[in-house]
Formats: sequence, structure tokens, C-alpha cells
Amino acid sequence: MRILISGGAGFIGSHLVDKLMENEKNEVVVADNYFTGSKENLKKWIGHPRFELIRHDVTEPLLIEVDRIYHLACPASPIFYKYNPVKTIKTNVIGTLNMLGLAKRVGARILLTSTSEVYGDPLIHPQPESYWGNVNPIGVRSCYDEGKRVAETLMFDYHRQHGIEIRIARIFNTYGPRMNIDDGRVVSNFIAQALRGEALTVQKPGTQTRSFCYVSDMVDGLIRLMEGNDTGPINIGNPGEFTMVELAETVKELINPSIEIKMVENTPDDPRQRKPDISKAKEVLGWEPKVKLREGLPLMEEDFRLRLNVPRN
Ligand SMILES: O=c1ccn([C@@H]2O[C@H](COP(=O)(O)OP(=O)(O)O[C@H]3OC[C@@H](O)[C@H](O)[C@H]3O)[C@@H](O)[C@H]2O)c(=O)[nH]1
Repeated sequence: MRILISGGAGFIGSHLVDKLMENEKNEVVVADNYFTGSKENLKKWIGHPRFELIRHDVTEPLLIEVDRIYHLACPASPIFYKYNPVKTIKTNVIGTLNMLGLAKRVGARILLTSTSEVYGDPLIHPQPESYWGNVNPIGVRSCYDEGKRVAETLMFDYHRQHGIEIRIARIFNTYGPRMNIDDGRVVSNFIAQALRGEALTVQKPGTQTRSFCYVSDMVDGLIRLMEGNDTGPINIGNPGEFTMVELAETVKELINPSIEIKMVENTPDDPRQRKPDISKAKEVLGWEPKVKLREGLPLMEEDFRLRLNVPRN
């Protein structure tokens, strides 16, 4: 099978490449513009006969013969997606149109990685796929959450109008090795701060919650969804829910007990609670996450120690 991964040089994308390359029948093509992804994440595959890496921005059309498209391309960290919001919404809308156009032309099945952010600041907890969400259409996060909502709409319209085979995953907060050190998301920030001996920056009020999924579980869920029979949307996330203060305390305990935890200002529209209802993923995909936060954090710590050159004492 020939498989295209848009955004495949990102941290989730590159773990997906590793998993798909294990199957000798797969050929993998990655298209990435390297805005947040990097060649470094794929260096072990460069030159491999079943692997190809293209510098490509999904807001431009791509002509290529493939059987499967994993459409991941889009900056995912709030700092990066808010940096150039017009570009973010173009990536979600024009990028998804281009990927759907390609799927239509070559008859490929396409999977969109949507997001838990489609639920906005949710009024239902935990969030099932049937919940329509509580999203601010004109806020600073809208380029991403409304962008992904339009991307989901486009997927279903191409499915209904043109019979394209679609799959939609709603990804909840994901972490693991190869995240950018300066990614800006909370787990990578806290681990980098703990290793550098800096205070952990908990954004106020600190009682907001997130549920963190380790990247290998995420990749397993995405492949099951692609190869299964259900269009989705399906939540893929770990239901273990933590406040940001609890997360900071856990990182402090596991990585550097001598650091401080300080409260800092937050950004607008930060969702107050988030936890996936994964009953559909269990039932339809036979999927549930295996790696607990206390197991995943040390794996990420190892990777960050190497890249930050902070050896264990
Ligand atoms: O240094 C920090 C960074 C973040 N935070 C807090 O940690 C929480 C999580 O923030 P992150 O930036 O890691 O991620 P968010 O949950 O806001 O968004 C993420 O959600 C799901 C994914 O689909 C998206 O890729 C991403 O947008 C927020 O409440 C934020 O205020 C801190 O307390 N300190």
C-alpha cells in the first residue's frame, strides 16, 4: 500500500511513519513544509527504498498516486497556530480541500486528525463525539478550532457528495519523545523547565484539566481507525484527567523535586476542562490507551535529556 502522510515530519506523524514502515508492504510518502515538523524526526528513514520525503505545503495542490492519506498537516501547539492565524485557517480549509481533491482523483481513503478543540470550552464532561461543542467563532483560538470544524465538514461533504472514504479522529492532548523542546504545550514546557532547573509555569487558575495520551497509543488508535470500517468522528485520547497543578506536581516529583511551581497569566478562551469519552473507540476500534502518565513522562524525559544535553546525575 502507498501511504501519504501530510505533516509527517511532526512528532505524531514521525511516530506514525515508524509504525507504518514496520510493514514491508507499505511505501510511505511524507509531505511537510517544516513549519513545526523537522527532517531530524525522520532521519532514520531518509534514503530507505520504501520511503520518500517531500518539502510541500498542503495549501498547494499535490499530484501523487496513493491508496491512503493521513492528513495531519497543521501546527498544533496554541503558540504556533496563533502565530499566523490566517495561515492556520488556510492550512485547515485549503489544505483539507487539496487533500480531499487528491483522495477523490486517485480513489484513496483519507483520515483527518481533527482535535478535541472542536468541543471548545465544553459544557458536557467527559466529551462524547455526539456533543457539538461550545466554541467561540471569533476568538484567538478560532483559526484552529473553527478551522478543524470546517475541515470535518469538508470531509463529510466530500463523503456524501463524492463517495470518498473518510475517517475522522478527534485527537486529545498528546505527548511523547520528539516534541519540539520549544513547542509551547504544557507537557514539553514542564519537562524542559524541570531539566533546566527553571520554575514550572502553571497558567492560571491551574484547576483547568487535560487528559494526556502517550504518542504510541495515539498512533495505534489512528491506524486502527484508518483500517476499520467506521467513518468516525472518534475520540482518541487517554481519559486520565489531571489539573495543571497536578501535572506540575507530578513532573516535579518525577523529574526534579527541587524546582518551584509558579502561577502565570493565562491566554483567552483556555478550555476549563477536557476529557475524552472513549466508549466509542473501545467499541468500534477495540482501542484503549495503555501508557499511563507516570509511565509516559519518564520516556519523554529520556528524550529531552539527550536533546538538551542534561545527563542524569
Ligand atoms: O507552560 C504552560 C503551558 C500551558 N499551560 C496550560 O496547560 C493547558 C494545556 O495547554 P496546551 O498548550 O498544552 O494545549 P491545549 O490543551 O490548550 O491545546 C491542545 O489541545 C489539543 C490538541 O488537539 C491541540 O494540538 C492543542 O491545541 C492549558 O490549560 C494551558 O493554560 C500551562 O499551565 N503552562
